Amino acid sequence: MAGQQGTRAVGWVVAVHETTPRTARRALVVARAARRSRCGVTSTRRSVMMVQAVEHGATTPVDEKKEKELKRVVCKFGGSSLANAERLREVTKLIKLQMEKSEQYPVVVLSAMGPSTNELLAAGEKALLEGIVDISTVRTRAYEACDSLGLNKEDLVDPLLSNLDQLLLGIKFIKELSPRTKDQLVSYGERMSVRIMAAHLRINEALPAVHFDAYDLGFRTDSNYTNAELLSCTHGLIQDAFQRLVGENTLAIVTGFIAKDEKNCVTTLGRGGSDLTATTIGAALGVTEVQVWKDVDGILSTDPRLVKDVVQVPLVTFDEASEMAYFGAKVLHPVAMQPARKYSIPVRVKNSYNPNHPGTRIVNTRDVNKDKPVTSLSLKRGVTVVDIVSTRMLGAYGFLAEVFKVFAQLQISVDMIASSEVSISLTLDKACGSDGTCGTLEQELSEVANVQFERNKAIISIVTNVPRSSWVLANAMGALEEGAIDVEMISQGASKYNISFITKEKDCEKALRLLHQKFFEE
Ligand SMILES: Nc1ncnc2c1ncn2[C@@H]1O[C@H](COP(=O)(O)OP(=O)(O)O)[C@@H](O)[C@H]1O
Ligand SMILES: N[C@@H](CC(=O)OP(=O)(O)O)C(=O)O
Repeated sequence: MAGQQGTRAVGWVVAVHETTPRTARRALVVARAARRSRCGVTSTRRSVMMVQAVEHGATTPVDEKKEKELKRVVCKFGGSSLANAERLREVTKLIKLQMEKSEQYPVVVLSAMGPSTNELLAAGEKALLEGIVDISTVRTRAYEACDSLGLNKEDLVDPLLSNLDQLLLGIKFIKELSPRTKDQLVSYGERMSVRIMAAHLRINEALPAVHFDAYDLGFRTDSNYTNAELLSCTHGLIQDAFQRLVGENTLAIVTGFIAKDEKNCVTTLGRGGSDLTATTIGAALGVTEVQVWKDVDGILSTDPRLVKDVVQVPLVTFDEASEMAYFGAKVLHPVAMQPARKYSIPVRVKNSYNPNHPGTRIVNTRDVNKDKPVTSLSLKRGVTVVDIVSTRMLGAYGFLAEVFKVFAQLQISVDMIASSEVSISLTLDKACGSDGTCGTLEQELSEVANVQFERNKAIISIVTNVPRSSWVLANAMGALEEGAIDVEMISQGASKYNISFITKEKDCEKALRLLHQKFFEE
């Protein structure tokens, strides 16, 4: 009965000790599920209760066990795959199919249901700005799912919803919605979806499913709320937690996106961060594959909401996928590929609405000469270009160093850079001004340079086979020239996978369509 207070699971034995009657009841449910999955309940008592679920007969032979471990996969389902009860049933089928294939339980990572994260953030703003506490959309979605699946919503989601109400009341009266509060607020989305899904799998499917909040499985981050970074200790903590709390006989349903910092406050890994939760678990457990289930047939040549005739990309490398995500493709979290690349864990992006499609495989290397020179196009809006020209004489010593010292001190990250000896143009991905950051930046940079900010720009990135860059550049420039699009900056970057352009934001969609036509439709 892992994941609940006062419980622990070790290998084949599930033990619940010094527990409340309520936890004991929950333990019994798991123990019964364990019995159905070839385990036996050996003893129960009422208030201080011990449940042991011990496998009948001999232990699993080592080789067979190793083989099983090798087949374990992580399945991550995003919000679009979890919109309602009907989708949860579909996801159930996919989990069961995976269990049949690999003959063991996958680790399931879930995002919040549908647009719950956006709704929670909107509820926070409403409490702050209008003094209205309203979580009706989130509550309705959770209730409808519970009702449709025949689950007890009073036990399952009401405690969380009532905490959520309290939190929004706090925001209303204190008139504060800090990044830390936002993280606490959005965490309810993932925390509810895992509880509903695990209960459904337990009660309706007789599977030994247990929900876990990722911070109880070792997810630790820094305190950079809303975009926190995982601490290096997380890897070992996850291994230890899975061994202690999950083992082989539990179907773990884990929250994506959320973690805790060293102050024990909830943090989040940035929007779309459940992908990173999945690859981090995959890397820590050394699984055979991390499956990321979405509502599209894998990675596409560009954002299908912007271009009609997109094509599916069957195979990309971790580097290519990272570049795409970093430069705006919403399909994957920008950091999600790092753990998978480091530990060579293949990732597959699949469509929960079309599960027979093979999806996109993401691997360490591929033969770039075999495929088209351009893999995909991505678009990042709201970009500010900073032109910095040295006020010192030509060749002035340390100009670049002084400029980047300012960025480092203000903790502002930079995407694209083009430089000469006395001038630098670079891009910031936040339209600055609202938080005063540009004011400070301008002030600091003015000490060494003349500075100009140009807002409302966009970056279009071509993820490409850079040895073919001359061909790609010539064709890209030709297409943009024909469409009368001004290119304001170009960078082929240190990365071997990316050529990026700056255009005016108002031109960017047209530019994207022209490039897509050139590289994918002709
Ligand atoms: N290059 C791309 N390839 C595939 N999908 C993309 C791409 N660019 C943007 N998208 C969008 O990303 C969506 C999937 O990502 P996301 O909404 O985060 O899924 P989920 O919530 O299921 O994790 C797709 O529905 C698609 O509209
Ligand atoms: N629910 C979070 C985390 C996440 O990863 O979501 P999704 O998998 O639906 O992109 C978000 O909306 O950002």
